[in-house]
Amino acid sequence: MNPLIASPAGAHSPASPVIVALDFPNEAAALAFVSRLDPAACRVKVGKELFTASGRGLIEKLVARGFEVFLDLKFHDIPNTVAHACKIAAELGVWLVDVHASGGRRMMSAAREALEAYSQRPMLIGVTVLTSMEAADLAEIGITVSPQEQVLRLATLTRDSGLDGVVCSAQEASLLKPALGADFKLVTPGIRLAGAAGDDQRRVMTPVAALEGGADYLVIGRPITQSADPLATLATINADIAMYKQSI
Ligand SMILES: O=C(O)c1cc(=O)[nH]c(=O)n1[C@@H]1O[C@H](COP(=O)(O)O)[C@@H](O)[C@H]1O
Repeated sequence: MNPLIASPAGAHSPASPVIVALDFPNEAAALAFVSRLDPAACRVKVGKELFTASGRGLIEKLVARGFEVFLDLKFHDIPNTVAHACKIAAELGVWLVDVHASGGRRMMSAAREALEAYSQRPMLIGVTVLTSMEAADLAEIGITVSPQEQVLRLATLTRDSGLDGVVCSAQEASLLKPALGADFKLVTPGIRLAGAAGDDQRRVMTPVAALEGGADYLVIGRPITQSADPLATLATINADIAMYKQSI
């Protein structure tokens, strides 16, 4: 592929902000699930479990099927290594790629600069504080400020390093949106339907509450993939979102 045209050719750009997390143990399970999904109804995310099992071949298949793909490998390494990894993500034609904001300004800037050469580069975002963490978890690793304060600090650094947005919990969206600007994208996992179990997530919110707070994209895994009827659950979430958007 021409590295200057890292284009997700033919990708649909769904109106829905939902990104379905394909946390499956192998490519066959992921493709069986995805074959029922309409690329116009959602985006998809490939994370560490599925990527470790399937490698880049699956990403190429998803892009070829018209999906906008979030490659969620949360790069966190020295600037040179992360920059080169981001280039390869761009050449795969993914829509979104992430790095850990705690890798620091020089790492994030190197990643951003590495994508400059691509006419249709992926969006590049920084992971702030994982949605599975709460204040006590941060304290154990020496961070004594609140999750909100740490997220704001890392998100500000991410914006100042030239990235397009952050991964944060929807609980921080209403803090970040006015502070960092409307164009700075907020990608929010830890989404749970009303009354549902949080699993290993700690900072959770419902889909509509997340959008009300200012989230741009909602990463949703188990509430859809482990539902008795995943397509119906996705359709219900999309309908609730459409109703909310009409009301504003
Ligand atoms: O980067 C992510 O996507 C991510 C960041 C974060 O802080 N929390 C988080 O849950 N995620 C991912 O979002 C997805 C959430 O999945 P569910 O908890 O099943 O909805 C998983 O694939 C996580 O790897």
